[in-house]
Amino acid sequence: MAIKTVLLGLGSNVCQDKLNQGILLLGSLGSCVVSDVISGQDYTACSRRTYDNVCLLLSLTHENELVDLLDIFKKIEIQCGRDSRKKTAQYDYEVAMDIDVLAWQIGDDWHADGRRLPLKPHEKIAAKQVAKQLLDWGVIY
Ligand SMILES: Nc1ncnc2c1ncn2[C@@H]1O[C@H](COP(=O)(O)OP(=O)(O)OP(=O)(O)O)[C@@H](O)[C@H]1O
Ligand SMILES: Nc1nc2c(c(=O)[nH]1)N=C(CO)CN2
Repeated sequence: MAIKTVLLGLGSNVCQDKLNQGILLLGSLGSCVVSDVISGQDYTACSRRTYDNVCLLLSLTHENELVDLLDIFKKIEIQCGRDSRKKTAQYDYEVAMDIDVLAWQIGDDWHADGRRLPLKPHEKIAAKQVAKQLLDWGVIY
């Protein structure tokens, strides 16, 4: 089923430039609303890195299937410098760009990925800024 709007969680533990690059590339797919940047330590405590996170509500110019969107987002992660070989202790778990699809809209209905719920505290703060309605409706929590 074709998706017209997505709520995304973006994160980088390299630098804010990577985050901005990701936002620009995603913005070229449609029109978007971006939350404030929330910076914090790695909540898994695996790395000593600081993460910069945002939520982005993206209305797509062209509707797409979820599998195709996941593929597009994976390519953008790589364009931003993500290298899966660097998500190891040797590189202190470097992730240049991580794009998570938190919720998506098909027709008038919103859907969320149960595996990503409840939202992490930083995701909730950012999602509230761009998608308060989805939290109020209980689509995401
Ligand atoms: N809702 C979703 N959001 C993002 N990726 C998803 C989603 N559902 C399935 N996937 C797939 O899951 C994989 C996530 O890979 P990735 O390397 O980003 O995982 P991770 O960084 O280890 O996990 P996470 O981002 O949850 O911390 C990708 O292949 C992507 O296509
Ligand atoms: N603060 C913060 N910590 C994390 C994050 C993240 O996005 N923000 N993502 C992780 C793996 O995806 C692991 N830890």
